[in-house]
Amino acid sequence: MRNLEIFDSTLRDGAQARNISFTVEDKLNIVRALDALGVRYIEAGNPTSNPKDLEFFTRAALLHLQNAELVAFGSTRHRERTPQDDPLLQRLLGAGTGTVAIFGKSSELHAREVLGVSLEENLHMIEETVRYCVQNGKQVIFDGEHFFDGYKQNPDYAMRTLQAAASAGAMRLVLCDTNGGCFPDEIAEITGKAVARFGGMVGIHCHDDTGCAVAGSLMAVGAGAVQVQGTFIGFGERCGNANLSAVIPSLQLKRGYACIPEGQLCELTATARYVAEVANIVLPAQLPYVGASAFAHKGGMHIDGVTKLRSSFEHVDPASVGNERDLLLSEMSGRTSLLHKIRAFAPGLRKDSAQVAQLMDILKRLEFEGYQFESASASFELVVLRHLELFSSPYRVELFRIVGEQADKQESKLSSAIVKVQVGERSEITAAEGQGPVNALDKALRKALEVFYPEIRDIRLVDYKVRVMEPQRATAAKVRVFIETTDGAASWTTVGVSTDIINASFKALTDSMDYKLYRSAKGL
Ligand SMILES: CC(=O)SCCNC(=O)CCNC(=O)[C@H](O)C(C)(C)COP(=O)(O)OP(=O)(O)OC[C@H]1O[C@@H](n2cnc3c(N)ncnc32)[C@H](O)[C@@H]1OP(=O)(O)O
Ligand SMILES: CC(=O)C(=O)O
Repeated sequence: MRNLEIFDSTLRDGAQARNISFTVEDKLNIVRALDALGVRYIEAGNPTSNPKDLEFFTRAALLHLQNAELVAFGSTRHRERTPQDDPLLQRLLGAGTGTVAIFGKSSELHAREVLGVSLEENLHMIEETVRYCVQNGKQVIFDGEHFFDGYKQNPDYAMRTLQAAASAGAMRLVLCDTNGGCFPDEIAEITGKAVARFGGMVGIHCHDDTGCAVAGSLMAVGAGAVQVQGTFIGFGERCGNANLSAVIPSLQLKRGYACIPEGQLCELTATARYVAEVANIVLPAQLPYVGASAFAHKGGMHIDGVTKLRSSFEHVDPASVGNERDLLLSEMSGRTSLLHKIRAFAPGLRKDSAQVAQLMDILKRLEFEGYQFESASASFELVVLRHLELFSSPYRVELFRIVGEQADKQESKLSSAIVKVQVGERSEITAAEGQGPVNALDKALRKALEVFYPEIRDIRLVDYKVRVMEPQRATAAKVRVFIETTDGAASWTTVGVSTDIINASFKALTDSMDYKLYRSAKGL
């Protein structure tokens, strides 16, 4: 396997993404996670930018990293200063990392129009800054900002900017597609030119403005780049950076590059989920390799195929990246999907049995009515168990009634609910108040059921979601309610559908109680 350097900039370029703001503690946690995964370089911030990043580097110096090296990021010296009297550069060196990333302009246009310097002065800025850092004991990674656009305008000048950094002692020359507008074939061709001139010093840094950042990075590696820069789950300035959680497995599993230690690849998904959690974002389900849907199969024919032969619908083994297969049940399912889902609690059924065909019909009808069982597996299980007569609700709700909200009383906002439950010959009528009608109904139902089933006391609602379907029908639209419940040991989700939100909630609530009773009858 050939070695390839992975350079993660989640904490620097990633922090330039909209709605991302890391605390020092967040940064330390992400550094620990990326180090454990085996990333080579972690560009952890810009100490010239803000006191938080400065504090981070002070605290990060105490970390005992096993695999990664921290990198501080900053620019070439200001045009009117020498490196020695440039306060930003002094702060960069003061961050105490062994390696610094220096970005400088590789584009004639940018040198002239953005920096406002002559082309020669820009080369001096690059060379003097890199040399100064090297003389101060730093290993320097030079980021040629706008290299590809600059190369397209003036190839000779773009190459001279790299030469200036190389002559001054930079150890890597990173070609940046800063605006993210280059296509992968252009990246491959231009990277090849830089590699022909500078050999194994070349790295790649792609942005995703055309949705090609990962593709561009892979092409650059094919053309000889030895370092790939990106962010771990792809967020970064504007549309983001090359997503390393896709780059790493692609190169490691399909091209034979050692990006992280081999035994660590199975930690990829857990690391991506952890980074998302610390960054306070929802990990997009459709992210390649690590997303919740990366190996989720929905089409009935796909499910049939993948359960016969993994490679028929999976390009790699989900376990190789620490993810897992998920088979989704819907109106697009076939009998194979259904059998797979129910085999744990309804074994013994075969693909050709009549009950399976009946269940398929029930499932498709319910989905047509608006039910969705993909994320409400407890309700789905109850549908199956009831149809197979393996479970029936031991109680009956004779009536429930919500007593109006007190719209004018801001302080209480209370609703009341009355519920009458019948168990065998006995019935129980209870009332309860709550913060809104669903809360009141939940409390009243529980109070009634607890008289007969004390285990109901163990459960509590942890999430309640409403989705309005057919919104064009305004108040006549159907609503789908999801309720997540826990008893401390397990949690489950149920669903209810109706044109009336109270009714939909009631169905989801009673399913939630039924599922608890089913679990306790089974000793779970
Ligand atoms: C492609 C990239 O992602 S590069 C990194 C981008 N990231 C960031 O900008 C986040 C961190 N930045 C910051 O915190 C601030 O911009 C600071 C503290 C670095 C500088 O702040 P200020 O001094 O107020 O300058 P401001 O941000 O308004 O403008 C940038 C200055 O840097 C200069 N500059 C931009 N690129 C470079 C470069 N490669 N080398 C030297 N100077 C540069 C500009 O010419 C401008 O200087 P001027 O005001 O004398 O014309
Ligand atoms: C350095 C950098 O982040 C860029 O050019 O995009």
